[in-house]
Amino acid sequence: MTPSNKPQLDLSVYLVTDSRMVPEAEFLATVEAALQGGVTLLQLREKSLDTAIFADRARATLALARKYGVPLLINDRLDVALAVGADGVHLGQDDLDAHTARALLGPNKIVGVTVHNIAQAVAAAENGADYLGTCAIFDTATKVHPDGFVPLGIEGVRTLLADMAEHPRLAKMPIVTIGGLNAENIGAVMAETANPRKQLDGVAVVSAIMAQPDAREATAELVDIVKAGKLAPNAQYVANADDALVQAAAHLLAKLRSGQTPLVHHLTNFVVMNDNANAALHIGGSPVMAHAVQEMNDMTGFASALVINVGTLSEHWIEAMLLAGKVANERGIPVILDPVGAGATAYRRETCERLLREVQFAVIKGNAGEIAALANLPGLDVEMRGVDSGDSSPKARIALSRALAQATGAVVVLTGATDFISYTDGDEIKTVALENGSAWLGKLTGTGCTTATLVGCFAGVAELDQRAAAAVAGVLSMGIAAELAVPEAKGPASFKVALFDHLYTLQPEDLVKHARVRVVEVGEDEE
Ligand SMILES: Cc1ncc(COP(=O)(O)OP(=O)(O)O)c(N)n1
Ligand SMILES: Cc1ncsc1CCOP(=O)(O)O
Repeated sequence: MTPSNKPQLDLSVYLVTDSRMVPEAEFLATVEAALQGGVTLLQLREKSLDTAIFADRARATLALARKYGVPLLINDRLDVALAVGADGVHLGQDDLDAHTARALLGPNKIVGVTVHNIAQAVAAAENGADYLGTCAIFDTATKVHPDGFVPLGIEGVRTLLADMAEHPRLAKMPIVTIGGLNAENIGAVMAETANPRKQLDGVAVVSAIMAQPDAREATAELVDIVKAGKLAPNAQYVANADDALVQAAAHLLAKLRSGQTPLVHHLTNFVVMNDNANAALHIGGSPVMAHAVQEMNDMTGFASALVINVGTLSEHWIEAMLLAGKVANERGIPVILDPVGAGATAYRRETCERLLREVQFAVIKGNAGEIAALANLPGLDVEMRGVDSGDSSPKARIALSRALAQATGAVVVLTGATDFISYTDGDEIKTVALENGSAWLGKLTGTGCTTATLVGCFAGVAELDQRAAAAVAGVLSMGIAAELAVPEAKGPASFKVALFDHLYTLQPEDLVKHARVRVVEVGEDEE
């Protein structure tokens, strides 16, 4: 047998049976009605049947499941699953361990595991689980839990999904929740537990089907709600796939992929030089790292974009930065500023002040602290209405990026869990929020600097009026490559390898497909 013989797993509407809810003679008819209504997975759960009767019921249920092409799993009892040739088992934390079940069932059967927390989820994945079921989300009369058991609630499932999205082994692991679910609450459960990167793959129910007068109709209703719920969390972003900025960003990536290889001159810090050079190469640029004042005129003159990063300053470098910036300005070459640690020392502050005074930047990219430090520089005249200093709320960060964009005329990229990009469009300042990325980026040094490099590469092939799109393209490329890398990573080192591989293979359609970009309405309260 090959692994392709494994049944397809669709957790959308997962019926867990309970023969106590229907007269014995109606059990199979109820299950069949549910199958006709569109149940996508079936679990035979019998807590009090003798083994022989259990096995008979499993055989009869399996025949029905086969008729409708839906896999049948057996709750707890690996022996029964093996005896009747069912499609797999669902195991709780007190049952046979998933590793042994997998060893006995082989690779082509399905193993599901109930988990209460992220640690159990990791263990289940390592032991060969195909999907996870959470412990009860809500109280239910169907299952008696041990004293002291507290249902996960919406918050608990939301946290689990958020943690899974960040875990290499779990980012793509299917997951379903169970307990007290019905047509009234599953829409909200699906929507309120989801994050942009991970949502429930479906719901598991007992009484919402088994205890209904018409199991077929009840199932069909659940199927419709789950289908709609599976689309909903990303709907706002799907609409954005048509967004002009995302399309323009994809167009810029297409230019890089078509062999336009912009030379991107970097004056950047020692820590990131090699990584930034590789990132530029992988996305389709041609990196050059040159710092000597004597060659600034020539080097910047050849370049399609200039990246200035103040991470490891020295007197000669500052002189070179100012010279390169001026040469770039004279020749219409876009200049990207990465004001690393801008507020940390007086030296950095003064350098940034000089750079902003003497060079016109196309894009300024920094975290909230760095952008705030620039906004507070004398002479910039940044006007911040309604925002207190030290306020790190999304509202404050939006205001900060907009104010610096207004004061400098640059596209301002303010990075964070959500990245905000503000830019002038004629007279108006516009802001977009980008929600791609991964917390794993924070486990490597210099990923922010690498984003500036990517922006530089895109700016190198962008027209004058496409600089916001270049910034969006750089930030999206980094965020999406990171998301694609997470499932392949075992730790920070393999994450880095996968990240660079994905920067190398990223295609314009990946940007459109995965982009989570939305327009921020002015005055929008992000909290
Ligand atoms: C899909 C699904 N999720 C969770 C459970 C609960 O399993 P478990 O914790 O083993 O409890 P019992 O079902 O054995 O009472 C499940 N059965 N199915
Ligand atoms: C098996 C199980 N595990 C956790 S809750 C539960 C029963 C869910 O039943 P219902 O869908 O009727 O609330």
